[in-house]
Amino acid sequence: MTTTFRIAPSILSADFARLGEEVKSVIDAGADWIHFDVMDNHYVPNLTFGPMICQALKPHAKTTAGVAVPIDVHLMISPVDALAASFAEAGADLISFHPDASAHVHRSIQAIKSKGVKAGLVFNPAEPLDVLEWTIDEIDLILIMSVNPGFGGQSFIDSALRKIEQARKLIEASGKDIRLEVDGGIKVDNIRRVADAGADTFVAGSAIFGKPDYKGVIDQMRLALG
Ligand SMILES: O=C(CO)[C@H](O)[C@H](O)COP(=O)(O)O
Repeated sequence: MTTTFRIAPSILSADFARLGEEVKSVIDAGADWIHFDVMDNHYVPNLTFGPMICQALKPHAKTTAGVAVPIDVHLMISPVDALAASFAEAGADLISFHPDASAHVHRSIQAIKSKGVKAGLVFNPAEPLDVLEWTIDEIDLILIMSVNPGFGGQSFIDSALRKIEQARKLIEASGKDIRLEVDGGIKVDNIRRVADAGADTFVAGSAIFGKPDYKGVIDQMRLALG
């Protein structure tokens, strides 16, 4: 496997009063993707932001050279389909959702892809990967949660490592180009273990936005990844 690692800072831990500047700063610091956590106070016990904020941030999601940086939307909402369509129209490049939040998982994937947006499925810490048996040929990304969704700043749940290994085997068996993303409690001192288990894309919120020097943290993460 040749791996191009991606680091996706979660703006859940950014300063919400200065979101545009925060997106710009973290891109200048070397972010590959911007991770956008959408919570509805129904699927998860917290409330964040919707498609209008995504649309407002879209012009900020580019490098100083003008290269667009993908907006990676993680929907922690139920139902899925109406807001997924709105996020696609608001400029999302990838949209992932939780299978247990959608009445018709295959239909939700198709609806996202029909908008020209990449689609992903998200798995909570206590959920098996079974649904991938029926969907892996349709998706572009698998997101393994290494915390229970809803809040930043939680500790990495070690059992996620075994699930990452399982997901990597399924991806290899599929022969498809599918990103394997991990979200929750990712830090400089554990990112290598997560990569060794098979992940190639790393969401980090508090580890980056909790420090004054975003570039310092992202550089250390890349160094750890080798
Ligand atoms: O999806 C999330 C929570 O539901 C966050 O993206 C995730 O927890 C990242 O935050 P941190 O790196 O601080 O753990």
